Amino acid sequence: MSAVTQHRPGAGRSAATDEPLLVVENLVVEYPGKGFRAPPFQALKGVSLSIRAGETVGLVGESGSGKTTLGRAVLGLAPVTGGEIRYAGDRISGINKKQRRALSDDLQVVFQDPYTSLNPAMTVNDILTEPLLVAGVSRTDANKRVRDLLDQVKLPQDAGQRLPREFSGGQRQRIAIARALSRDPKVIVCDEPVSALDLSNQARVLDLFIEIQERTGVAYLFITHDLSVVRHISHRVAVMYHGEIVESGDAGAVTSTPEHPYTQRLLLAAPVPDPVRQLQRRADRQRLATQLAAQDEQAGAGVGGDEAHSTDPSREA
Ligand SMILES: Nc1ncnc2c1ncn2[C@@H]1O[C@H](COP(=O)(O)OP(=O)(O)OP(=O)(O)O)[C@@H](O)[C@H]1O
Repeated sequence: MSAVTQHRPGAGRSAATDEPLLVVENLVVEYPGKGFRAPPFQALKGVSLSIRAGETVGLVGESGSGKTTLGRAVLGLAPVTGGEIRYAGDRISGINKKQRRALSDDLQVVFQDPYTSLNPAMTVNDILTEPLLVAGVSRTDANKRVRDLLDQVKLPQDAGQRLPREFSGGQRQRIAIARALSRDPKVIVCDEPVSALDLSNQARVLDLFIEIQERTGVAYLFITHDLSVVRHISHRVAVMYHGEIVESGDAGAVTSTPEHPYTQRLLLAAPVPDPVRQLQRRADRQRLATQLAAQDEQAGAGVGGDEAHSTDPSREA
């Protein structure tokens, strides 16, 4: 699929400062093993990345590579057993519930499925005013803020009186974005936020994310399995494979001339109209899959594991 194929023009560098706002360092997340006495399963095996204010870092990888786990760890929802996460210089992994609540204005999330992420029994007005009222904003100011939020996500003012089911998928995702924006977050974890949308809605919602970032300076950790989406929205890209980041760097470079065979294989997975080229790409994918399997075997045997996953440091985030 390819709703969007162009690299983000200018990469929004003007908005991004050099100081990292969010830092993930050597992060390890382990889930309990399945079955009696099974060892824990490491979903993240020492992941490091950083995001600056106003920047979008795309996190790409196939299903099960650990993308959502990393997003959940940033939000305090995954069991971190090693490494740490820092926000604005402070460690935020392992903090207590009260400290986490204090962070909820700054760190927000938009999920994949706009059909289940919104309370079906609440009107859009109620969905958007709730976090404001909980934060102690007066009813008058909250109502004013909701009008502003509807404008920001390009929904009509009368949307406020309606229920989520009265909207299309793309419109519902706009409501979810408005809710995430309500307390002026500094970082939004976007977990596959356009995957459930058709191609034209994908492009519109991605452009909305970009517009909002250019206006507010919010940073995104943008999780997707789709390289064309990540190329459109990201300044930098990190590629996840089996719980590790195997390649990272400038979005244009990583998505046009990837170095790691896994990224090369992801790039070749996008269909092309020419059947001859499509066949060639299939053959190339098979060759890369064999190469990856050999690397995995070598890494599993403890021989050259680091080398197998090396990335040109000049491209590093
Ligand atoms: N709560 C959990 N308990 C046990 N294992 C889990 C849990 N959540 C995720 N996993 C496992 O951790 C690995 C990474 O899952 P994760 O959802 O982070 O991957 P992903 O790259 O986001 O995949 P997808 O694109 O399908 O959502 C998978 O093998 C998954 O089965």
